[in-house]
Order: sequence, then structure tokens, then C-alpha cells
Amino acid sequence: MLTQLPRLTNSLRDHFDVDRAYLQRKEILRNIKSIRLRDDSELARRLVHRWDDVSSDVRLAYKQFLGSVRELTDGEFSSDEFEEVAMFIYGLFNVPDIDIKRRIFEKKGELQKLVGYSAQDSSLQKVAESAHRLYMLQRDDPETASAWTGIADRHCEAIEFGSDIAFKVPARFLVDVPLENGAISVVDSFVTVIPHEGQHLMNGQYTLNAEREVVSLRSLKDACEGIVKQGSSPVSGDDLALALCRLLLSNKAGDEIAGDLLDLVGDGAFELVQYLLLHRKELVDTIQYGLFILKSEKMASNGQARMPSYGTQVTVQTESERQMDKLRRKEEKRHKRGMDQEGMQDIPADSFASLLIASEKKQPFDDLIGTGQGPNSFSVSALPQGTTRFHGSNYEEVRIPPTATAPIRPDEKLLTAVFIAFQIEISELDDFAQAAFRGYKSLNRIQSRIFYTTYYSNENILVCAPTGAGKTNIAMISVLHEIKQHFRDGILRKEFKIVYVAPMKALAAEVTSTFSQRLSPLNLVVKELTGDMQLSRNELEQTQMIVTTPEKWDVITRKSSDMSMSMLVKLLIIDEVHLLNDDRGSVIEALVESTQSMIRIVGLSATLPNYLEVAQFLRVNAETGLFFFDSCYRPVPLAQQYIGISEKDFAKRNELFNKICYDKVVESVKQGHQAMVFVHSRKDTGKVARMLILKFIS
Ligand SMILES: Nc1ncnc2c1ncn2[C@@H]1O[C@H](COP(=O)(O)OP(=O)(O)OP(=O)(O)O)[C@@H](O)[C@H]1O
Repeated sequence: MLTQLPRLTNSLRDHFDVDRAYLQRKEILRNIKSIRLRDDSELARRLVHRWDDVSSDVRLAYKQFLGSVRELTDGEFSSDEFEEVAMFIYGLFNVPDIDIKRRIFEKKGELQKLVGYSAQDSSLQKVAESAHRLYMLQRDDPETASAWTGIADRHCEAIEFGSDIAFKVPARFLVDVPLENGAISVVDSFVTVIPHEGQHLMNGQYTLNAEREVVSLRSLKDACEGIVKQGSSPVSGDDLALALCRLLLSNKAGDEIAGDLLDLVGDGAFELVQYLLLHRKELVDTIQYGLFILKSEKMASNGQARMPSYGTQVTVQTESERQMDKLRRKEEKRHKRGMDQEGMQDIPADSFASLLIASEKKQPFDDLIGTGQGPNSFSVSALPQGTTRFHGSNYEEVRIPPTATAPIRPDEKLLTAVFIAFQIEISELDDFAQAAFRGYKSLNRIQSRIFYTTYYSNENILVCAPTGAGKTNIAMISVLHEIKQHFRDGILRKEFKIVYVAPMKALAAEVTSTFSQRLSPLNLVVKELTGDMQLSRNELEQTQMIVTTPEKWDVITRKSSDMSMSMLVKLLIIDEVHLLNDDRGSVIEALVESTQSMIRIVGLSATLPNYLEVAQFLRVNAETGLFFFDSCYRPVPLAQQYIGISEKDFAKRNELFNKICYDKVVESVKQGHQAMVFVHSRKDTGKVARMLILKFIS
């Protein structure tokens, strides 16, 4: 008798919970929708000048415009993203006397990048017309007419002359490194930037460390100080370094900035310029990382500033001071715009020193990178050894190498009586079993490992193995064991039932189809019994393998009239045990509790941290029936890459996402692998697929 069975609910709660994640996502989306409603008036004020005074016509046009943007975006964007999309679209069509169709044609690529490639032409047309109508109505509205000049100026500012002329960004790096075999390498690997004493750019002369080149802002600072000491520069070492960083960050090609760099450092430091161009990518990465840290720190301190504070300083300004302030801000903006047009990037760091310190700062996460224990460790406090982190422009990437395959253990080699091997050939199986494995050559390593217990004993078993490990075939081996028990004088007696519990109806349908086909040579009937597929009593009697869901099977077993049928059940397979948690856990609990002790239970699951508790719950003897395989037993090793995009601007983020996604797919395909992209929704699947097709074609 079982006492104090661990609730499946508790046993599995620690593990990733798909249902809960789904509910959380739903909740977040609901909140987003309510935020969206609240923020509408804010957006209205950004799009419609003097929103509180405008006529009902303008208000109506605004609402229609929002409706068409919502239709175009399919209600999938967050409120911030929605606002950005609306502002962007309005900016495209707030021009008088335009040919809307032509403008759509010209801007279609940009619009698609923003809202996805599945955007219908009719929706684009609608949104364009409503944006333009909103613009025209505002222009003609008597309430807003007086302020019209200001708005017009603002819009003119938004669309710069020539901004829609396509141009090719010049190659960023002039200096390519010739390889020994003459090929040109474009450096794309990440150089970990660490300050390294004893390796400097001395007196403006770069001393190359043949053993190990370390590129850092500190070496740049040392070099600049050397130049200043020599008297070749009128500015301080830090200012010189900051100016060099600005040039390196610009979009101009190496040959274009070489002259400017030389002007800054002086002719005597020609080698320094060469060094800077040679290591431009590493330096740019380092600068960008420093900027990223500074930006994060600034955002964190801004967040604190929003907290209520007492005795806040109040500045009293006269009207003329206020005007002066406004002019100064305008001037700063113009200066910034000028730099952007020249391809220069502004470095908000007030001094090179702060940028240097930021670039050398570690993030808490850095300590976890690659410090994890070996592949067999369950430690979650660190990422596995060999993990690297890369800071790209506005994104970060963490690469986790595949786990090394576990060495063959001595007990794995003793599996066959005929010869020493660790994989069982299908030809070694009984004849009837071979029929169910048609098309397979051998069992894989995991299947071979569990074969003897599963095929030659009636032990309850729990197999925890990574996805793709071939758990379906493990279930098949247990089914074949059961079938074997019912051969009498070479004839299969079909007075038994096997129940296969799958967590979802879709999975039940798939399992039914697979087993039905593979067991057809043995004339066994496999049927699905779910909410979608009902079976008559007669059909149930004719069926040897019933594939069902926990809830459905619970209902069947509770019906007293069906007792006779459940008495025939000899094997209960519970697939994807880890998915049956929380509220569904109680159903499984009831199911296992009501299962007679002579019925064999086979549990299949993804790798679980608390597999011992689950084994106990399934009445599995941990010594003999529990099999746990971690990721080093994967038939195909899995390398992982995680990319986090930090770009705030929605359109740019979208574009960057598409670019990274495309590059990753191409990289994988070029290496002869396949690629699968996971996204959050069905609609996103279509969008990403279309984007990839278009990019591949172009
Ligand atoms: N012995 C074998 N030899 C060759 N291929 C195999 C073998 N066993 C399984 N496979 C293949 O491996 C793939 C994964 O198998 P399966 O779907 O059973 O894995 P799984 O562990 O159930 O994965 P998941 O947890 O994702 O459901 C399938 O394409 C299957 O055909």
C-alpha cells in the first residue's frame, strides 16, 4: 500500500511549466491591451496638435487611423511598439498632395520591415489613406490652423530631404588580414578584451606582443598619453583617445578615416593608425560595450530619480533665460544631427576615463560564463565551460557549446551475448519485434541501455531523457514486451489492452498513427480515444492499444460498467510526464492510484531535476527501473546560442532581429546543418518565414 504519495503537482512544479507560462503570457497581453487604451490619449497628443480643441472630424479621423494601424499590426504589438508604428506610418503620409499608391510602393519595404512581410496590400492602402486624411483634416481644421506652421515645420524636419535615397553603407573595415594561404579573412570572432599589463603602445609606437595581442581601451589611452608627452598633440591624452574613438565608431571606411586619424595623432604615430585600423572591430566592440554599460547605469539612475524626493531643487528662470535654454538645446540637437550625417557617433561619455572604466566593467553574468562544472553537473549557478559571450552593436550573444558525449561505461558494453557492443542491432530482436522496427538498423545508445529491463522484465520504469532521444521507441519496446507475453504456440492472443496516455490530443493523434502503422504487421488495432475521437463499446473491445489523454482515461476508468475493460489493461504508458503538472497532476495521481499493482507502468519524461520523486510516485524501483540520461546522451549534440537585443527603437530592433535571424540560419545551412526558428505565435511564424524567403531571394 502506498502512503504519502508525493503530489505530482509538487514534484514537477520546479520544472519549466508550459501551462503557467502560457497563462502568464495571456495575462501580460491583457495588461498590454489595457495599457494601450490608457495611452491612446498620449499618442493622440503626439499625432494631433491641440488634441483637446480639435473638431470631432479630426478625432474621428484619428480613431480611424488607429483602427487601421491596429488592423495592420494584427493586435500583436506592445503599446510602445504600437505607438512607434503609428508615428512612423503617420510620418510617411503627412505630406500634402502626394500620390498615396506611389508612396506605398516606395515605402513598402520599410513598412514590411516594421510590421512584417505578411502585411496585406489592402491594409497598407487603408492605413496610408487614413494617415493622410488625418493630416489633411488637421491642416484644414480652423482650431489647429493657427499652429499649423509649427506642425508643418516639425513634419518637414521629420522627413529629411533625400532621406529616401537608397545608398550603400561603405565597407566598415578597410584592413583585411591576409591569411597564410592568401585568402582574406574578415575577422568575426570575439576578442575578449582584458587589460594586460606590460603590453602597451609606448610613446605612440605600438609594440607588438607576438605571443598574445590584447586590444583594449587602456592600451589606446597609454598610446595617447605617450603622444601627448612627446608634445605632438595640443589636447590631453583622454581627449585625444575620445576623439579617436569617435572616428573609429563612424560609418566611414578605413581609408576615409585614416587621414583624420593621422591628423589627430601626428605623422610620427603612423604605426598607431595602422594598429587602430587593423584592430578596429575589436576596439569598436569594446567601445560599444562601454557605451552599453554607461547607458544601463544612466537608465538605472534615472529610474531612481523618479522616486519621490524631498527638498527637490527648484530653478526659477526668467522668460529670456528660458528662451536661451531652448536655443541652447536646439543648438545641441543640430550639432548631434550634423555628427550623425557625417557618420560620426556621439559618445555620451563626458570623459574617456568613464568610458574606459565602463569598458572594463564586468557584469554579474560574466562570472557565470564558462565557469560551470563539467557536463554531468546539475549546477545551475554557472553556464557550462566553453560558454562565450559576445557584445555586438545593440545586441548580446551567449554561446553555449554542445555538451561532450558521455564516454561509454563498462556496463554498456556487455549488452549482447554474441559480441561486445553498446548498440543493439534490430536483427538481434525476436522476429515479431523486428516487424515493428522496420526501417531501423539498430537501437540507439539510450534505447540499448534500457532494452534488457524493458523487454525482458515487467519492472515499472521511468525514463528521463532529452528531447529527440527516441523515447517513442522506448515505449515501443515496452509494447513489444507486452505482446510477447500473449503468444501461445506461436499465435498471438489479443485478450489484453495497452493504454498510452499522451498529454495533448494532437500528440495522441500522432502516436496513434505511428503505432497503428508500425504494429499493423502484427494485426494489432491501435485507436485514439479523446474528446475528438469517441469509440463505441464494440470498437473498444476490438482495440488492443488505446491512445488517450489523462482526463479521458480517468472518466473511462471511473465508469463502473467499464471495469471489465480496465481489468484487461496490462501496460500503462504515460508520455511526457513533465507536462502533466499542476491541475492535471491530480488526474494522473488518481489514474496511477486506481491502477492495479499488476499493471506495468512506463513513464517517459524530459530530464527532470526531481526524477527520484517522480519515480517514487510512479511506483518505480529507483535501483532497477529508473533511467536518467542527461544532455551528454543526446544522439545529436546540441549547441545553443542566446541573443538578447537591447535596441530600444522598435523599427531598428525589428530590422536587427531579422538580420540576426537570417545570418544565423545562413550560417547553419552553410555548415551543412538544418535550421529551425522558434517564434512566439503562429502569425510570427508566417512573418519570419516570409522575411527569410525574401532575404534569400534578394
Ligand atoms: N534507433 C533509432 N535509429 C534511428 N533513428 C531513431 C532511432 N530511434 C529514434 N530515432 C529517430 O529519432 C527522432 C526522435 O525520436 P522521438 O520523437 O521518439 O524522440 P523523443 O525522445 O520522443 O523526443 P521528444 O521528447 O521531442 O518527443 C525520430 O525522428 C526517430 O525516428
